[in-house]
Amino acid sequence: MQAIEVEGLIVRYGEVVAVDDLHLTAEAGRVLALLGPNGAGKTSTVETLEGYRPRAAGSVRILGLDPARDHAALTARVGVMLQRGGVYPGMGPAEALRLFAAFYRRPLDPAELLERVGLGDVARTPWRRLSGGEQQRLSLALALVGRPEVVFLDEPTAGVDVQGRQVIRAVIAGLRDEGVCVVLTTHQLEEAERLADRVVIIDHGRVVADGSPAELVTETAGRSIRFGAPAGIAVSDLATRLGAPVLEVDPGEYEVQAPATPAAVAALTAWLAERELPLADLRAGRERLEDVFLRLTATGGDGGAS
Ligand SMILES: Nc1ncnc2c1ncn2[C@@H]1O[C@H](COP(=O)(O)OP(=O)(O)OP(=O)(O)O)[C@@H](O)[C@H]1O
Repeated sequence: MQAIEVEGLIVRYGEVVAVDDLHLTAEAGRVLALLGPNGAGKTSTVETLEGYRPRAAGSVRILGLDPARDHAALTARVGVMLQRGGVYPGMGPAEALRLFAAFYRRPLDPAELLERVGLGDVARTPWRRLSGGEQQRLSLALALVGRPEVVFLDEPTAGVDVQGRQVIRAVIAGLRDEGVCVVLTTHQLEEAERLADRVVIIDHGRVVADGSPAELVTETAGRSIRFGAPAGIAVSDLATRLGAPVLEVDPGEYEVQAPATPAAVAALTAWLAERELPLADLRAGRERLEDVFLRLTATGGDGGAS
C-alpha cells in the first residue's frame, strides 16, 4: 500500500481551478518534494491531503483512509508542520512539546525530541523570544511528537541558518530511515535536490514532471551545449557549421540547440580555436534541477508531462 494515493484531484475556488486532475503517489520511507512556482497549486494540494480543504473531485487516500471522511483517525497518524505560529507566545519549547505530546497515545519523549532538533539550550525560552530558525525547528518538533507515519512539511528550512538547516536535514533523513513518508513543499531547488528521493513538479495544478532528482536531470541531459565566451560574438557561421541554432542566452553565455555529441563539441571548440576566442565554460551534460524546473514551468505547463 502506498502511504499517499491521489487520483484525478480537482480543487476549485469558485471559478479558479487550483488543482486540475492531479495524480500522485508517495511511499513510506521516502521523501517527496513538491515543487512549483507561486500559485501552482501546492498548498491547495497539501491542504486537501491533510484534510483541511474539500476537493471538487478525485480520490485521495492517506494510509488507506480518506482525509475528508476519516480526518479524526488520521490526525493521530499524520504530522503537519505549519509555518511558525501555533504556539502561545509566552510558552517555551519544552512546555509546548509536553502540551502537544499529551494529545497522543504514544508520543516521543519531549526532552529527547528537543535535543534532536537542537533546542535543548532554549527549552524554557518563551516562544516570542526564539529566533525565526528556532521557531521553525519547534514547529518541526511539534509535527513529529506524535510519531506520525506521514509528515507534511511546508518550506521546512525557510529562514533557517546553515547550522539549523543541517539539523533539519538530519531530522528528515532520520524520518526516512524510520519508514516515515515525508512530503515537503519548497521553493528551494537545491533543498529538493539534496533532501528528496523524488521530486514532483506542479504547474497550473498539474504534475509536469515526476522522478528522482537524478532522473529529472538526466532525462533532459545532453539536449544542448552551453558555453561561455566573450559577449556579442557573431555566431551565425557557427550555427551553419553545426547545423543547429546558436543563441546568446545571457551576455557571454551561449546555447547550441543540438545534442551534445562528441562531434558537435569538437566542432564547437575547433571553431572557437580558429578565431582565438577563449572558452570560459562548457557544459554538455546535465542541466541543474533549476534549469529543468524553469523550462517545465515557463511555458504555461506544457513542457512535457512525465
Ligand atoms: N482561498 C482562495 N480563493 C481563491 N483562489 C485561491 C484561494 N487560495 C488559492 N487560490 C488560487 O489557487 C491557485 C493555487 O494556489 P496555491 O496556494 O495552492 O498555490 P501554491 O503552489 O501553494 O503557491 P505558493 O507557492 O505561492 O504558495 C492560485 O491561482 C491561487 O491564487
